[in-house]
Amino acid sequence: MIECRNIAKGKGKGELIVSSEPISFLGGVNPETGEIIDPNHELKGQIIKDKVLFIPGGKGSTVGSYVIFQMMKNNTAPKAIICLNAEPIIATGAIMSDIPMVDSPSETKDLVNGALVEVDGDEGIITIL
Ligand SMILES: C/C(=C\C(=O)O)CCOP(=O)(O)O
Repeated sequence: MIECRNIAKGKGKGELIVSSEPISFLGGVNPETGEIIDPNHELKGQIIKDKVLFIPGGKGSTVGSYVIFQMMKNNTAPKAIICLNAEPIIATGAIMSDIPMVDSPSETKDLVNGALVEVDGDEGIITIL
């Protein structure tokens, strides 16, 4: 069990997709498919739909919050989001899209690509399944 700060309520479970780089949702993610399209991003070509996304945080335009909302409407959003340090763009997007989100995990060594995890945004807990 990894303790975190809770940012957006709800529980979400899925396979982790991990990036050491922040993501700009506006221009960096295709909300129609959930694919990372930023040509300079380490996850370029990967799909974040139904994954648990673990990133340092967001970057870029505040419109990114609405891209996350559009992904929820399109059913292409991640099941949950974990950030090292939440910032307002992704936090707002997650809260208004009902995507569970936490930040400041107490440890990160087990948060590796492909791990199956559950994020509890109510209690601020990540469980490795
Ligand atoms: C609301 C904005 C643009 C739009 O309506 O498309 C401005 C967003 O400003 P950022 O500096 O990109 O956050």
